[in-house]
Amino acid sequence: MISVAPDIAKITNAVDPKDFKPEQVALEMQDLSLHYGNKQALYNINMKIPKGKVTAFIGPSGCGKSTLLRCINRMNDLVDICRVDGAINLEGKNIYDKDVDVATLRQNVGMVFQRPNPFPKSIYENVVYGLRLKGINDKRHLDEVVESSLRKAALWEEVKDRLNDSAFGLSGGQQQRLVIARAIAIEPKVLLLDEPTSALDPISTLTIEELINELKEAYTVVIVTHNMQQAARVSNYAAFMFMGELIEYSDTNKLFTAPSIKKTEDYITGRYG
Ligand SMILES: Nc1ncnc2c1ncn2[C@@H]1O[C@H](COP(=O)(O)OP(=O)(O)OP(=O)(O)O)[C@@H](O)[C@H]1O
Repeated sequence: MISVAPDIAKITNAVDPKDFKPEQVALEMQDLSLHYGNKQALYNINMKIPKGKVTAFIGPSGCGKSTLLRCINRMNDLVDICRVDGAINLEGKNIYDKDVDVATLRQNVGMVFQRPNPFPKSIYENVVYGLRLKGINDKRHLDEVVESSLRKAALWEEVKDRLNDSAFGLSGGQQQRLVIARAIAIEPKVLLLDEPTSALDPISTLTIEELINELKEAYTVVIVTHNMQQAARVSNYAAFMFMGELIEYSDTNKLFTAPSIKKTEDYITGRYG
């Protein structure tokens, strides 16, 4: 349980999300609603996600965290019964506009899932997968990308002598870092992490959390997590969702130590969820 005792509240200078300047915003959701068939899963979400920070979506099971995350790279397009209303602006362009190429969008908005999903290929080929899809095959360039991506994913030292071995020979935590390396190899603007450590042991979880902290230097990171301690450790901003609505969104320290809304306080003090 996360205490909300005022004596642990740290002084914060973080900007309130409603005061973000346009140049601080990576993406903005405007009146975003989503239905699965007749069932509404998201209700009029309005929020600005800051550039170069980690933003966490938290809330009880079924509140719509993953659905909202999947809207950001249009993964929900794969669900036939899904209908999205409203807009998500990425650098001023609504990603739901008819002329948006979804493959290009997903290059700009990478995603990492709960279970590591390396491809049945070598470590090297996993990292360069997205580049090869783009027709990039220059060996020297690929070698450079492999090294820099694996370094950024804090995996290089562990795998540099076995790049041609199967990715399946890596541990779960290493596989998840490899998947992150694969995602960042194509230099996305935004990285979506859907409960990236829930299948990992505590040590691997810690390594990934440290990595998330470093990734935000170069990327905008949005993470869904069930684990409030994790949200408190890794995120700069946190959004509490409940039954498809965005209840409260503020800098993480404020959300966990001085929430403005009773429902948020009830959740973070473990009264439900
Ligand atoms: N493909 C789908 N088809 C129909 N309903 C769906 C689908 N995916 C999610 N839902 C419903 O939408 C609602 C939100 O689900 P979502 O997975 O986004 O919640 P969540 O907060 O991420 O939950 P959890 O923490 O358990 O993963 C739930 O009622 C869920 O049953």
